[in-house]
Amino acid sequence: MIDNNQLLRFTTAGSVDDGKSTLIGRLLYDSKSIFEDQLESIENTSKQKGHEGVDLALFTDGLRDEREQGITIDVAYRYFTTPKRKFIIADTPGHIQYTRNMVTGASTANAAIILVDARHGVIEQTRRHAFIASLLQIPHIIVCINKMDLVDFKEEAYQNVIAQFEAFSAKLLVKDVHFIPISALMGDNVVNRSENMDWYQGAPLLHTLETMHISSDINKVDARFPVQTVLRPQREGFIDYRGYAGRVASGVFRPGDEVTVLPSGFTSKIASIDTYGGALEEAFAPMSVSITLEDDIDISRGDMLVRSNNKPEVTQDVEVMLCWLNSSPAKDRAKYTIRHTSNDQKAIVKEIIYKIDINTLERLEDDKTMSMNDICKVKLRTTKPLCVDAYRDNRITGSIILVDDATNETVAAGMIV
Ligand SMILES: Nc1nc2c(ncn2[C@@H]2O[C@H](COP(=O)(O)OP(=O)(O)OP(=O)(O)O)[C@@H](O)[C@H]2O)c(=O)[nH]1
Repeated sequence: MIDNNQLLRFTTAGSVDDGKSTLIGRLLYDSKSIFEDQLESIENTSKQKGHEGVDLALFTDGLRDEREQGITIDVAYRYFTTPKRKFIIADTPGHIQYTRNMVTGASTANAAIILVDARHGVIEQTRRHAFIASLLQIPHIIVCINKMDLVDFKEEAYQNVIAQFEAFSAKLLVKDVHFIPISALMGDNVVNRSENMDWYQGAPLLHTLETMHISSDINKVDARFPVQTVLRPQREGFIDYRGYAGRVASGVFRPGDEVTVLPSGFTSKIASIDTYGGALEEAFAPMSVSITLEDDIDISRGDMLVRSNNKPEVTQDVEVMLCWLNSSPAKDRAKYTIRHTSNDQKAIVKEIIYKIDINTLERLEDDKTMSMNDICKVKLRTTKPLCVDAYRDNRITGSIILVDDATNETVAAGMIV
């Protein structure tokens, strides 16, 4: 099993041309995570394009070309390793669907890197990204003030960004914020310490990522097992087998535990926890297992097994902070498919309680519209009950997405309040 303290997932956010691709390229290049043949081909392309050195953005752009051929994937994942840690970068393009990409890429991230152009300072997108990071409860935020070479490596530009950012983030729930002045293009403070900014006493970006304390985000307390499918193998020796297969969302399950099946409310005891590799004495997130019970109960996909003394809320009315991700605005009282763990139901947006003004964080209570990139608190009503926790307690059982049945597009992602 992967040691979670060794693995750090992070996402990069910034507006177009703030230098995300260059930064990721610089990280991979200076930490020597690039393969020889890859490097050679990038050097050649850079030369053809008339670049003096290597064009670092090509590292990630190559990846994006691959990705853009596939239609459904918005986020490309990049892996790299240093002697201290393994990293997974969720790389998201900075075009107009930035909210969507950040929500998709960041939901499992330990850290978010928010890029700010030193010349422009904190802009609306910076605030939006910080807000989404706080909404998604990403534990660490690293604000990289990039292109310091274009402001003569002056401390003033750096201090201005800190002041602007803190004026805003004081109103958010962000626990840990780092500010690093960098030049992704020249390599200052990315992997190697800058020689142009001796006024900066902090660590370069890579060192910050390597030493950041990340306790695992997995909720070990609330046992939740969304059933994906019922296994009834018709093979010799398995005739009476009836297992509920799925992935543990949180908590721990052991044979002998009393469990309640939701939403029906029937209780039973766990008879066994099975995997391809044999039976287990315990299962925890994110293991995929098959659970058998001592009693015959009618259970199907979308039901949830929980410990009887610790239950989620079973409800058809959920309040969520909803990020609207689609280019067509929310339709009044339209029906969407709501996806919550393995449970797909129908839902309507019953009420838009307020919209957040990203610049001031004010609640706009009179604005009852929801368009792309809007973040609103809404009430949803589902056709059948969901078993929900607050996102604050459980990132898996606390989140939902809405899908438009006509286009099959994900139109919104929500965090249950
Ligand atoms: N002078 C200077 N230019 C930089 C720096 N970082 C990036 N750039 C330039 O800024 C431009 C945009 O950089 P990219 O890395 O492509 O920007 P991006 O944010 O990835 O843009 P997306 O394509 O939206 O992801 C390129 O011309 C880079 O060479 C820097 O530190 N200093």
